[in-house]
Amino acid sequence: MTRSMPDTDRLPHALYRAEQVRNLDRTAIEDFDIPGIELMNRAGAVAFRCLRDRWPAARRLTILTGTGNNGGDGYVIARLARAAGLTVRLLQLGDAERLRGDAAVSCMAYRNAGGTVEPCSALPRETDVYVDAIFGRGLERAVEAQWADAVMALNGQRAPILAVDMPSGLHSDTGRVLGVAVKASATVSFIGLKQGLFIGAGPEHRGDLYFSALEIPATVYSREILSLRRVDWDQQRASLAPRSRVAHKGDCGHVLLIGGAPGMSGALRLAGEAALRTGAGLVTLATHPQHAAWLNLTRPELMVAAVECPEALGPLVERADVIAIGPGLGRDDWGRQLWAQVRDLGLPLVVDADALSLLAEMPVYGPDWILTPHPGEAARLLQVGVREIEQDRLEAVRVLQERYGGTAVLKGAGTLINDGSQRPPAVCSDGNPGMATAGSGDVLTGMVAALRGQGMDADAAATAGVCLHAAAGDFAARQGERGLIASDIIAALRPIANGIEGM
Ligand SMILES: NC(=O)C1=CN([C@@H]2O[C@H](COP(=O)(O)OP(=O)(O)OC[C@H]3O[C@@H](n4cnc5c(N)ncnc54)[C@H](OP(=O)(O)O)[C@@H]3O)[C@@H](O)[C@H]2O)[C@@H](O)CC1
Ligand SMILES: Nc1ncnc2c1ncn2[C@@H]1O[C@H](COP(=O)(O)OP(=O)(O)O)[C@@H](O)[C@H]1O
Ligand SMILES: [K+]
Repeated sequence: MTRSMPDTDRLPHALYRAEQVRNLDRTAIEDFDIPGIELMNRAGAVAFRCLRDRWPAARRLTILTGTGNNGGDGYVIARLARAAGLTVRLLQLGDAERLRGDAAVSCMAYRNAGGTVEPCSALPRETDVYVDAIFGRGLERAVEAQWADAVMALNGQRAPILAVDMPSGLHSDTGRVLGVAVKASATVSFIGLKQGLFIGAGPEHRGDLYFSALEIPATVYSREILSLRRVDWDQQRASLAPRSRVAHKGDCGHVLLIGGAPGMSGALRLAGEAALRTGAGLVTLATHPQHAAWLNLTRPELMVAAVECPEALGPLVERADVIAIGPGLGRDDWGRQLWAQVRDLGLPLVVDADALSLLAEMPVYGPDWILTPHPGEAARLLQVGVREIEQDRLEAVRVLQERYGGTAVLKGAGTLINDGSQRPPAVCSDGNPGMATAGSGDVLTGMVAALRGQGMDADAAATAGVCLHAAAGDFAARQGERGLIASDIIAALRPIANGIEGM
């Protein structure tokens, strides 16, 4: 979940690595004459206002500080909280003597105002909110010893945790947990959003996310190339052009979906309906003869063709603007032959599910296709374990694209899209674990194919499709994540795609 608060900025779409954020604040300090201590005071003030907005009844704070500038932010928060009449316990991890520069100045200001500093032995229970100011973007090595104990103790508390800049223990660049990491209720991040908040374990640890640029001038940002783009439906909805008043179904794309081996027709049926609900003019399902007639009855708007052998695809392919292959395809002879037939046609192609596994068996490079693997399929495509994929998803989607060409979409929490161009890859910040349900990926396949069929290029169709899918999933999850099924995502597509979800 991402939210904004009165005193924070809208979440930017630009994401950065820690080193790049360091460059941003160095530029602000050196070239724009904003003193570092001023930035730290602004950071502490924004964090404190966030805390007050979010937990207005909180009277007792426990603030854990480290020995770097993240700790310095903690001291600013502590001083402001005391001035506002709150009860503050400040627990210092590591030797306070090691505080340097702006952090030392902030510590001194807090002490001079009457604040006391305690070593962090045990966490006081009489606390309404814990503030995690242990490590920010400066964390590079594993969290151990008293620092690890403190993080685990924090995670064991009932009261909410506000993380300052980053949840301590989370790596800013990879979203990897370096030993242990704070599970925050909310994180308030400064200057530049760190990409690790959106990839790896970031979504699990950050809680609700707030952001402030600390009033740094916009020109500072123009000097730094972002490393990753955050995409969401709010931003992507403009990419769906309104229909021409004189449109006919032939203008809206004819999608051919291939799959549905015996026992697996549901996957194709879901993809087909999702394609219709994403605005495809015509959708044909090419499926196994065993259930073709039955499938036709379940959704009369879908055309269904019984395909016994690859040759039967010929006339269907001729009429199609885009093909998606894979949902329920299976990996026996029937599926294999259909895949071999379609692979090299040169038509816009979306490759999913079993077709990806068949591709992994005999890898080829395709210039214009869209591949939509989940981490298991990505592992097969790259001949590594799922763990390796999940450890560095950003690298995995880069290698997938490099090896297989086209546009690679790595699904999962924080779906990643890489089209191999100069533009940075994209990460979708919407979606929820309710979407981890059978058929949810089949829905995405139908959607992406429908958008491609309506004239979007591969990267645009993949990006808009992923974001619309996630937004529809979030809409469906308003009735609860548990028990959400793929058809619920389909049901949400029409109101979301047309911007009438409030009705
Ligand atoms: N102008 C600015 O710069 C602004 C910065 N701002 C804030 O500063 C934050 C960045 O500050 P930072 O660069 O000082 O790094 P930080 O996250 O505090 O961590 C470094 C400290 O942690 C320690 N440490 C590291 N790993 C450790 C481990 N495993 N176990 C134990 N200790 C470990 C490390 O110790 P050392 O490696 O020296 O032994 C060092 O003391 C940023 O996230 C934002 O909150 C804002 O105020 C806005 C203006
Ligand atoms: N925790 C999550 N957060 C956001 N999206 C998720 C999450 N879990 C799954 N999804 C999305 O749900 C879909 C699941 O796809 P997939 O695993 O292929 O399902 P299936 O094979 O059953 O159709 C993907 O689009 C994925 O990004
Ligand atoms: K922190």
